[in-house]
Amino acid sequence: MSLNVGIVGLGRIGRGVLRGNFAQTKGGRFDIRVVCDVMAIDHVAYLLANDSTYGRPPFHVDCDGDDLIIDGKRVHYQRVDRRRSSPDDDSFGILRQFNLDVLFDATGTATIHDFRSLITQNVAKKVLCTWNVSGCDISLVFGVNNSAYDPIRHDVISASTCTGNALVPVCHVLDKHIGIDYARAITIHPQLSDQRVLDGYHASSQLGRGCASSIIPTSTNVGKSTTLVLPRLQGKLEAMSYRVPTAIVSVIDLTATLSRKTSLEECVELFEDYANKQLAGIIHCDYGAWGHQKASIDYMETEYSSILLMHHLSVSQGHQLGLSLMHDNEHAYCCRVLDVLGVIQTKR
Ligand SMILES: NC(=O)c1ccc[n+]([C@@H]2O[C@H](COP(=O)([O-])OP(=O)(O)OC[C@H]3O[C@@H](n4cnc5c(N)ncnc54)[C@H](O)[C@@H]3O)[C@@H](O)[C@H]2O)c1
Repeated sequence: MSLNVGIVGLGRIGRGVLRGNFAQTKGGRFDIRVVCDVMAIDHVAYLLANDSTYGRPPFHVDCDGDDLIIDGKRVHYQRVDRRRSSPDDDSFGILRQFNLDVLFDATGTATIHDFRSLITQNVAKKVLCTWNVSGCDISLVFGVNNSAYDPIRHDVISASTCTGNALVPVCHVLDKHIGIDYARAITIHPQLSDQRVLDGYHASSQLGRGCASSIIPTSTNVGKSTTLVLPRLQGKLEAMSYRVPTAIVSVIDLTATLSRKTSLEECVELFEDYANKQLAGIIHCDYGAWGHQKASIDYMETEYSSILLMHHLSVSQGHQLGLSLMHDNEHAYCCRVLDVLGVIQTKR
């Protein structure tokens, strides 16, 4: 039986998951019954039907009354604004009628208290969110620790972050087979909707700088995302980020001091082996095209969590590893969210 799903937050990721659900399987991979945001319904339909990054979706979009019509299927639209109500009131109670197995939250603005209330008020059996909300029951990086999901113990689940999904598989392979003593990750991340278009006030001064004008140094949660899944790396991983004026596809540049001597040949073999077997579909070893390295835009709409740029893989003095990877921070992440929903469905 299909999983009953609701979505709160129809921004880049909420719409991406909605689009992926109907693009992957005719009629929808999961039974998305209700979707919510602060916008009016026609505005949601407009944004779903016209996407500046990925173009038009491979299905027809319309709206009628309180329903979105996606590829002929009616999905109820509920206008909500959690910020205007306390977590203990019953503003999401209207969603009970949809008998939701999972409420997927892609707002980035809710707290663990909001999520626990949704479960105790029987709005949904589980909540899945798109960031490492403090106090969540488990953070899942599909491919690495999805088998740890336990439906008895885990009600509030994080699908980690886009950079977490990209870095964790690589660190998992390296730490398991060679060992990581210390690593520094630099993410080069496209613009996000939390930035200002022109200079202005923002709680984070850097993110208040015009996003199209500069390379902006900022912080990243990728270290937390990684150690939540790989606690052995606690205290061994530093991370920082640059936001760059592109729309999509992120880079992670990793420098690591390994625990034992290795060689470039051993690392290539290790990553190739995982890319072909245990982490097939998650890690991809990329050698460019006809010997030419690709540009970030060439990886748009790829589903792999981590695309390793094999021309940039290096090992020096036996212990020092250099590695670069790219990933579509929206599309690949939305594919992983759908995969995590698949895990929840299987273990119901
Ligand atoms: N964009 C990415 O590359 C990316 C990748 C992985 C994870 N994430 C995470 O996903 C979340 C959303 O990111 P995004 O890029 O989609 O942001 P976004 O700003 O495009 O979308 C957020 C949506 O949530 C809605 N929203 C916000 N607060 C709300 C509330 N209180 N009630 C109802 N609706 C509300 C907004 O109207 C908006 O449509 C963040 O936690 C982000 O860290 C983003």
